[in-house]
Amino acid sequence: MKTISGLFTDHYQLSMAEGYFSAGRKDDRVNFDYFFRKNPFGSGFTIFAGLQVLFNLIEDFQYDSDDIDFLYKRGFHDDFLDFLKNFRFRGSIYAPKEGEVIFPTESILSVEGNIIEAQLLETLLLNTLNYQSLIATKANRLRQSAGKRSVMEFGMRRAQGWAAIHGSRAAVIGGADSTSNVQSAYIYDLDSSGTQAHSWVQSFDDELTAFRTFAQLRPKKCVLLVDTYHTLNSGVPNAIKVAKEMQQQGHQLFGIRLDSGDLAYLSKKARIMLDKAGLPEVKIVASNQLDEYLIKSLIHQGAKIDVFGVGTNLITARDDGALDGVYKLSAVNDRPTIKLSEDVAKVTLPGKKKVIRYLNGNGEFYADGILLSEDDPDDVDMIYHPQYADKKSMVNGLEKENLTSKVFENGNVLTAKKSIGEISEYRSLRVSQLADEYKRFEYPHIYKVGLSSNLIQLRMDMIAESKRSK
Ligand SMILES: Nc1ncnc2c1ncn2[C@@H]1O[C@H](COP(=O)(O)OP(=O)(O)OP(=O)(O)O)[C@@H](O)[C@H]1O
Ligand SMILES: O=P(O)(O)OC[C@H]1O[C@H](OP(=O)(O)OP(=O)(O)O)[C@H](O)[C@@H]1O
Ligand SMILES: O=C(O)c1cccnc1
Repeated sequence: MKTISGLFTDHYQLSMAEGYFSAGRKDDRVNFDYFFRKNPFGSGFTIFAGLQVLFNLIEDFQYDSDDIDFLYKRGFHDDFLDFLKNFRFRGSIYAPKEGEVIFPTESILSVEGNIIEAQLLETLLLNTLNYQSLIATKANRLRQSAGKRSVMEFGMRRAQGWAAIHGSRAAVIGGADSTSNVQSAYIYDLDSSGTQAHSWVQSFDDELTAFRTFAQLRPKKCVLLVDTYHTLNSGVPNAIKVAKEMQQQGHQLFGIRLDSGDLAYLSKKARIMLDKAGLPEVKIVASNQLDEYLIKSLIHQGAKIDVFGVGTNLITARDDGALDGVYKLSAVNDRPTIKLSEDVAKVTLPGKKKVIRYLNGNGEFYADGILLSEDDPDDVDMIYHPQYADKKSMVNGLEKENLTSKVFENGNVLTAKKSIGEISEYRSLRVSQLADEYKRFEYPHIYKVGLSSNLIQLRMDMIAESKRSK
């Protein structure tokens, strides 16, 4: 199913593409880097997500006759439109695996190609990777707070429209166990699950009949919503009655759901009632505007909650509306390029680069190094702070990994397609390789990301050169 076309871009990308075309520059070779400057939510790291979706969307990133007519009416010229008729992105992409732990500043992903294809891809690439990495990072924070307890993603109704389709996928990559979003579950083969709404309970004359009817319909994984009327006086007692009836028919009530009131107090009381009734296996699900801090607090309060349902705060990435990922030109026809800024942190890193991850002997991540692509990692003994070159770290003798590899070439994906379960497992492994200090919510330790001396030198030379030529 085609979901987008080559129109999934900002108008200025097409204007520039036409400009490159009419200037006879369509065969110029360029390199763009994708990176972000700040971890969202005050996190100490970010989870990379969205890559496989990007591959699928690239396949659809073409112009059919309707698209061409539309662009003609917007003032684009015939010769350029003729070129677009046969347009396909055939560049190369270097990237980490989806689910990777990534950090600000590093050139996480690079696009190499002709100037038109690489420019036109920018918006789609940023739109896909920024949002999914943002949501995967948020989900991972929930995962960390919830520990071994489950997290169900409930956000579709509160998402910024269709963002939910990719948001639920990213939530599962980041650590949610399932989603209520059936459309995403269908597209990405996610585990979809759910309980019931208050409307179900209200629609019956009495709560007990509502519960009984639902249990007959869904004897497996049945969760009863117990807070429509009086949680402890009717909801939980009625759920216990139905659980006993289910037992007689050879079934087990999976759980009850609390959706209002004091979730710590109510879950403790409900746990005692269920246990007293001989139903220790019945789980307690809680929802209601939860986030990573509330989950932590509830656990700290001794709440007897087994499953957290999280909607709004996850799918909308509250309190950080966007990952600030950018896409910057770093080479044209093998000539390194730079973007200067008054703000030194915003001066870009010139040239083609690669990212090396250094590990301590025990497999823990130690630091990441951004090297020029021609740097031999074995010759790099020291990496330098991107802004304060006197801050440096010795990396010689450390175990190292290439964080990125070529994943796309000439219209083809080079890596085997991974299931979301596999991506999520990889995320879990990589997060486990990061020391706890980087995972704190409050003032997490800042992970070292450094530059090779050759890269520092190139950047200094280019800054000096630009001052001379002013
Ligand atoms: N023990 C607790 N500690 C901290 N926060 C809690 C606790 N129990 C519930 N909360 C949170 O407090 C907020 C209470 O929400 P709200 O004021 O809307 O009341 P409510 O219980 O949902 O009432 P209703 O849905 O009936 O209007 C929710 O975000 C909920 O998750
Ligand atoms: O609170 P969130 O984290 O966003 O989680 C999703 C919320 O959506 C549902 O409420 P809603 O009032 O929409 O319907 P329902 O309770 O009647 O199902 C559900 O009961 C949760 O409270
Ligand atoms: O299944 C649920 O309980 C559910 C689904 C979506 C939103 N809130 C709750």
